[in-house]
Amino acid sequence: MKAQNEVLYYKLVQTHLKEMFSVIYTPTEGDAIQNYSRLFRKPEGCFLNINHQDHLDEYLAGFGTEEDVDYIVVSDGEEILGIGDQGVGAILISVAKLVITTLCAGIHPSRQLPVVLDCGTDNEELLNDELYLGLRQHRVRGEKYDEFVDRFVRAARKQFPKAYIHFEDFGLNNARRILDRYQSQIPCFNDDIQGTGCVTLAAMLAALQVSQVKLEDVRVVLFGSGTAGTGIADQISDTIATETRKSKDEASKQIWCIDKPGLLVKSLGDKLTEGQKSFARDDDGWPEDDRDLLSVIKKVHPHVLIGTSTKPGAFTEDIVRAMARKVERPIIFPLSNPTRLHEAKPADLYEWTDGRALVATGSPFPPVTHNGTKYDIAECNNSTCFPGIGLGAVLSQCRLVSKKMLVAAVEALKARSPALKDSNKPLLPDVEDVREISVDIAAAVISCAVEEGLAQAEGIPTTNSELREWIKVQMWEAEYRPLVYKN
Ligand SMILES: NC(=O)c1ccc[n+]([C@@H]2O[C@H](COP(=O)([O-])OP(=O)(O)OC[C@H]3O[C@@H](n4cnc5c(N)ncnc54)[C@H](O)[C@@H]3O)[C@@H](O)[C@H]2O)c1
Ligand SMILES: O=C(O)C[C@H](O)C(=O)O
Ligand SMILES: [Mn+2]
Repeated sequence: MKAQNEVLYYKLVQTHLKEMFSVIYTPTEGDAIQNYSRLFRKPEGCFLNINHQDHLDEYLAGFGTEEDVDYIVVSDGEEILGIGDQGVGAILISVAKLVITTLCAGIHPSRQLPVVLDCGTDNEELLNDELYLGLRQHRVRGEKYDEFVDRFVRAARKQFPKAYIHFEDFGLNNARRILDRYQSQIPCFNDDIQGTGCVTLAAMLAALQVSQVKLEDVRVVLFGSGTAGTGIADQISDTIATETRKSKDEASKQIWCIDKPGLLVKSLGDKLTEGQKSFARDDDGWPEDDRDLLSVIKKVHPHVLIGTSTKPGAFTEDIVRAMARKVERPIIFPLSNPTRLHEAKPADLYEWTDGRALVATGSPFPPVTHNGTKYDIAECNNSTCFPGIGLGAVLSQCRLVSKKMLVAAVEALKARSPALKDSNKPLLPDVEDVREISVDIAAAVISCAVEEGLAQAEGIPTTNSELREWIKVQMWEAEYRPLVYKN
């Protein structure tokens, strides 16, 4: 339907958003990506090949001229959701994220560009599949890879000077490096680092308000400290530092990061990634036997436990009960997608905590009934915030996306938490309300961009109500336009 009648497709999905969200996005997109080459019918989006680096301008020129593109999503397919290297199938993550920007934030469907950077794949199954559509070679790494990404960014900016670039599902060793390299040069955003950080922080701040734990006291255990995990840790520690006037170093001490080797400690040295380094703890007091998740929980008594590990069932009954013994309202977010990789199931979390847990999950889950009370489960997925942030960036034509703009987005999202009004309600708003929330987020982001001197668009209104109206009239709606306009 999307290929044949775009307006009808968006109208259908918009009208049945809650029912269809999990079909067009997480978790179903994961299956579509894994089977991309076998389900292939028509190409959609822009495929760029690392062996044809000299032709990027030419290829991109096929997608429009300088006024034509507002929003680019690009992936190299190395770390799709929690299902690893999917090679060129990654085009479908770029497509799905863009569908969400249209549905949830009214980005014009013809003014966006999904891109996959085909650098080969290390997925042996794909390499041995004669139907695989991507480059049949192992991933290119090192200088040639960096040059490819750089040439792509430069070519995209040249061809589409106004486009905002959203990076998605790059591998652990590249995601943060690429963001660090470009965030001070162009308007760009890494969804797994920044989008996940924003939505998780908004959910956590709402949960802290419900449980009446102060930011300066909160203790967070993070299980799975990769791209998303360290992105979350960064946002949390930045916020603690700003709000409580602690140093960033002190704030980081309120977060205990765990990964495959257990609790991250300084003696891991070069084995720590750049993103992990500032969270590694002194080895003193942490003998090797005490670095597993259960031991850390028993020692730290965290208020918050977040999972971005791709390890299904990692939050076992023992672990959750140990946590619930020490805090009144355990805040537990199993965030690994797709659904089958979640660190725990919401029903178990309510069961093991006698209904005291404050839960949010990465993929959608049905409501849970515990002791006669029905709980809707908040979906803590970056889809709640990246569309609004992108809308704000596109409309303000910001030169860069600053930390403050992201903080503004978090505040706007948190303010919409249903749990702030009724603690039995979910920590984050429902997907049904996402368009309104995107307007809130975009307004906050645009106001902040203006304040920071980063907005380049003309005519941005100064009052909030006018700003909201200005945003709304620019959002695309799924409706048939007349072929001929008559006066
Ligand atoms: N809900 C959301 O909005 C959202 C956003 C981004 C990522 N995610 C999910 O988070 C997960 C991780 O994504 P990522 O992009 O950070 O991947 P990543 O590969 O960068 O990070 C995963 C980390 O988990 C660690 N890990 C793996 N097995 C582990 C184990 N048994 N014990 C402890 N640590 C372990 C890895 O070493 C790695 O550091 C994925 O399932 C992804 O779908 C969710
Ligand atoms: O794509 C999603 O559903 C969220 C996130 O970006 C992920 O990688 O899991
Ligand atoms: Mn992602």
